[in-house]
Amino acid sequence: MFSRLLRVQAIAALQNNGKNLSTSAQSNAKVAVCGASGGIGQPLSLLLKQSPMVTELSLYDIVHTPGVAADLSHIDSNSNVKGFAGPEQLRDALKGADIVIIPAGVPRKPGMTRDDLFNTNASIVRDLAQACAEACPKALIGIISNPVNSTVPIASEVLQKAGVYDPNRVFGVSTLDVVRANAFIGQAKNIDPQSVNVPVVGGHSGVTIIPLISQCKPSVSFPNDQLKALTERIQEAGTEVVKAKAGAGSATLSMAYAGARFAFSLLRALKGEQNIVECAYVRSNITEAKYFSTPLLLGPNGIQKNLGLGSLSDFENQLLKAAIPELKKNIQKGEDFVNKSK
Ligand SMILES: NC(=O)C1=CN([C@@H]2O[C@H](COP(=O)(O)OP(=O)(O)OC[C@H]3O[C@@H](n4cnc5c(N)ncnc54)[C@H](O)[C@@H]3O)[C@@H](O)[C@H]2O)C=CC1
Ligand SMILES: O=C([O-])CC(=O)C(=O)O
Repeated sequence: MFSRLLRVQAIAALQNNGKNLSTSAQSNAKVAVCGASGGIGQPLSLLLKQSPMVTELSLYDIVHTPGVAADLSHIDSNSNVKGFAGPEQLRDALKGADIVIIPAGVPRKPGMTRDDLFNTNASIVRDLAQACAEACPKALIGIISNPVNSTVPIASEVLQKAGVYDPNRVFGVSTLDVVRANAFIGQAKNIDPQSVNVPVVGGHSGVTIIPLISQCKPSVSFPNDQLKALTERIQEAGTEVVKAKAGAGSATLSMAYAGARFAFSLLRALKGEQNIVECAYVRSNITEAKYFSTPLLLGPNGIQKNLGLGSLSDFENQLLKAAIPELKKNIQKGEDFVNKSK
């Protein structure tokens, strides 16, 4: 009884991002997960299955989705779960989806960069984006597959070529960077991480990850050496997990949590809830990089307003300067992949 209460409270906290949950739930919302059998896909699907905001949960992967769907379908929450396996079932999986979350593709092993995943994951994301263009062109699409700095431009180019691209509807999911920054600052200052909110801007790899600690709420300050160490820890947090997992993959559980938080924010915005803000990596004219993560005000059609960078400290301006060339290179690589291959 007690553990059920704790579970319900934990789910409510996740759905709320620590804020009040609106009771005016949208009556129908279909969410599709592509890569649903994987290390991220399974716990992410579990969190989505528990949400009353999801009425239809469509699980797509090239393997194992019948089993994952059968398992999740025994949970007594009010959503239908269906599994779809293999490319011939992909369009059925996506048809009518309001939101598509994509954690498909290979993860890193120690010694690899996210860019080393490009050769395998680029074509996976390209093909999934093509299917979205055909089956659910109006869906809000959240891309988790790495390298996010390049996979978002890939998906965007594919949608553009298909004539259905809406830059307000395509997101690189960088929520894990925010979640980590909140966790590390909460730990460092001995405050509840749920009450911390740090915008993390830029991209999603190494130096392109720019935590704006000067804008942290509540306001926090650190001596310069600690600020540098904390920033670098946030930038290299994915590698910290890759090393600790020692060949067994990269972050899955924290990513599932972050992916669910992002999907719930999209769902809440879809049903008209106001003031929903998340950082995500999107088409942008805030900096010289064509895609860039900043805090976004979300609405029923995706990005309602890009809230921009705000004012940066000198230290953060230096981080920004270091990030832009790397981001531009990653973006160009993604665009070339779509435009130079037939
Ligand atoms: N954006 C972020 O913050 C993060 C991104 N990631 C990335 O997420 C991706 C997935 O990571 P994991 O779940 O740990 O990997 P995983 O290997 O455990 O799962 C990937 C799943 O994708 C499936 N898959 C492969 N090709 C597919 C296709 N064409 N269509 C549909 N599904 C397909 C596989 O069958 C597998 O079930 C990786 O690229 C990883 O780097 C991981 C952590 C954080
Ligand atoms: O580090 C990785 O390869 C996975 C990832 O993107 C993260 O954990 O931030």
